[in-house]
Amino acid sequence: MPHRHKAGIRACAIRARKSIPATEALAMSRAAALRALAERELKGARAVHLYLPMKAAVEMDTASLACGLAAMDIPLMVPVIDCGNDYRNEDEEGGRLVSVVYRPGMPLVRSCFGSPEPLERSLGDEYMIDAVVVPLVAVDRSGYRLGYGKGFYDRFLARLQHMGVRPCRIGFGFSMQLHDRLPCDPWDEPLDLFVDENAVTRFYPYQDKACHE
Ligand SMILES: Nc1nc2c(c(=O)[nH]1)N(C=O)[C@@H](CNc1ccc(C(=O)N[C@@H](CCC(=O)O)C(=O)O)cc1)CN2
Ligand SMILES: Nc1ncnc2c1ncn2[C@@H]1O[C@H](COP(=O)(O)OP(=O)(O)OP(=O)(O)O)[C@@H](O)[C@H]1O
Repeated sequence: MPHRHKAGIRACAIRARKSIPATEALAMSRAAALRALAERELKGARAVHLYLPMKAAVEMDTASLACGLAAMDIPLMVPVIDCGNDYRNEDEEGGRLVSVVYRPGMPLVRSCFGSPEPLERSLGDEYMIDAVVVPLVAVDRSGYRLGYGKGFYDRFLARLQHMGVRPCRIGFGFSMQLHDRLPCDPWDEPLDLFVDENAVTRFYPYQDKACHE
């Protein structure tokens, strides 16, 4: 069971994010993309896995970031959640997050969770992923994040690690999403960087993942 305070903090953070007007959110997304594109972990990546935003949820938009990376000829992949049996795994009952090839402008469809996904699903080579741009509801000063509570990214990052793939994990969001401390659980996978409209924050996670109460 996730930490008892996560659900309440998640609900507040989702509500707060939705109060950002769309035009401001777009300007902040562009500013954050410029910051991210200057980071060596992205500029030098063989391939980048990044999310496609749910605009209604006012997630930080990755469109400028994706265009900037594509202009540098960096291959892109985006998450697809398999809601059927295609990629099912006994350990991942709710479906598994996999990486499919993405080019800006590709036709998209809505997943069963409401996130956009490419209509054309061609699996990417996950061994090439040097950076993962992770969506988040909230993040803290040690790099621990709150997502939508389904564990897709925690399991995805752990699965990559198990394959021997350890990309730079980059949270992408609004500065208002950065909290001093969030509750965390033993399965939470910490981020290395958080990029927002104002700054790039580098994290040095706790050695002891016993986490905070
Ligand atoms: N843009 C984006 N893509 C993503 C994720 C994400 O968080 N953001 N995911 C991360 O795992 C995966 C999809 N999983 C998801 C799991 C739950 C919900 C969810 O609970 N959505 C809310 C609606 C959003 C809102 O209004 O805030 C809902 O259905 O109530 C969304 C996506 C992969 N792709
Ligand atoms: N490596 C893992 N193996 C099995 N289950 C996992 C793993 N990582 C996370 N989970 C499960 O996923 C759920 C994650 O809940 P939590 O509240 O921590 O989500 P979150 O960090 O907001 O999710 P997400 O990673 O989707 O953004 C928990 O029920 C947890 O048991």
